[in-house]
Amino acid sequence: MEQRFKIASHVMKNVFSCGYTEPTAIQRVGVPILAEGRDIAAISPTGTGKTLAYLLPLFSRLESPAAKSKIPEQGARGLIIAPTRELAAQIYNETLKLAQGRKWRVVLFSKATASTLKDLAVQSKVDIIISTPLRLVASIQSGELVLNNVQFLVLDEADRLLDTEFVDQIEEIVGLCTNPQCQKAVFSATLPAKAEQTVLAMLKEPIRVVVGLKDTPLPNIAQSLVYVAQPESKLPTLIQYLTSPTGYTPPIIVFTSTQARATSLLSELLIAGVKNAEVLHAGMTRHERDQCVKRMLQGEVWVLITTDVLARGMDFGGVHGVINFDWPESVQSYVHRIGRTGRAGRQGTAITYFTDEDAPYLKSIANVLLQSGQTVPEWMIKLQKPSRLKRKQMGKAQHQDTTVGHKGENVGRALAIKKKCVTSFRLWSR
Ligand SMILES: Nc1ncnc2c1ncn2[C@@H]1O[C@H](COP(=O)(O)OP(=O)(O)OP(=O)(O)O)[C@@H](O)[C@H]1O
Repeated sequence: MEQRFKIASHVMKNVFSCGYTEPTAIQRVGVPILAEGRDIAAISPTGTGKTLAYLLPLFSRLESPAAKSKIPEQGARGLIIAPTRELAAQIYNETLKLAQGRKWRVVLFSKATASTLKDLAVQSKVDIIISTPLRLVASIQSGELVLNNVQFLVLDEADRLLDTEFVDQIEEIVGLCTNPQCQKAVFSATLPAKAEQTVLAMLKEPIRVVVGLKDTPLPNIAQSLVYVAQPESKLPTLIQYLTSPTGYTPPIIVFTSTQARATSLLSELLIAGVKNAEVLHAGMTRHERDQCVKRMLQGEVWVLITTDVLARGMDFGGVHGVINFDWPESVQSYVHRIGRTGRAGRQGTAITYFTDEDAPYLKSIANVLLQSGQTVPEWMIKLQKPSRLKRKQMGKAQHQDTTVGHKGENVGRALAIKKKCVTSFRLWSR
């Protein structure tokens, strides 16, 4: 590997220190393609090691830290874009693990680091920048950041980056990477046909790689669809699951459709006596989000309630199960949500609640189960495929802000705990 793909020995040493002895399928195929200098569009299931598949060739391409170069560079040489802060931070940590032992300068782009990098001399000593699109474009537009020296550009979770929310920023970023030698790599576990067309148009003579079946979870995730009839029945079903004497194996992640529903669900679970439950969504402060991810990584959180903000890329290691409390917005969202479990060859379970309102979209997800080798009841297979219009409406059912079926306040973690204390007191004093 070291000689064939020109990966520095200290980087390989760091790879072995991580405990990786054999490359995964996407690493086996992706690393040689990128090491040959080719652009790549790679699709490989969740949890199969795509991060390392682009990080190794990135280090190989940069050869040695910019600080060692005699010719001053004009801006950072490596750039990785990810859709969420949490994912960018996780990629940053993985990059730091490989960088150990040499003076690589790796920057997680934020308000603070953006300010330090205003100075081109400082910017030019940076090897790799990892950022979300919005943060990066803000600095580019204010003339504080240049991308014309980027030699290796990665778009992680490419199809999400091409959603309407980000596509303009991504086109701007790609357009500003004007170095003719700039190599581009796009990775995702899902890439719908339209996004794939857009992606391929951004790359130069790309090689397209698909590991396994497109948009299909790995068979080591045991998937099930659970009928709960009415939206109000979801909460008792979940509480029963989390408090049953047979128990569940923590940690698990519970996905809801909105921030308000996530906080409301936390409140209800705390009241029901579910231990070590927490919430994470984009409406929380950066500090709160960082602290929650930290506690999750340390194994202190048993039930993490969240929204699609954590559906992509997050690697919490031993997550045993995922519960889709609310129906996902698309097949891709389903695949990424359940992909938070069953990572790196481990086993996992994924349970998806569905109500009568979700029934029209059942067939789309039932097909995913079938494709990944799961057993699906005969009647689900016979259901009609939803129309394109219907598929667009998937997961957009008008949910109440709360998870108990009536309108209530939007509670944060602190308020949820307070509410729990008051309720426990009331029960105690009865
Ligand atoms: N060669 C390897 N051997 C063993 N474990 C590995 C190897 N490469 C990566 N891993 C581990 O596999 C897990 C998943 O890796 P990674 O997060 O890169 O997956 P991914 O394919 O990017 O997933 P997603 O699509 O969800 O973003 C991580 O915990 C990582 O440490």
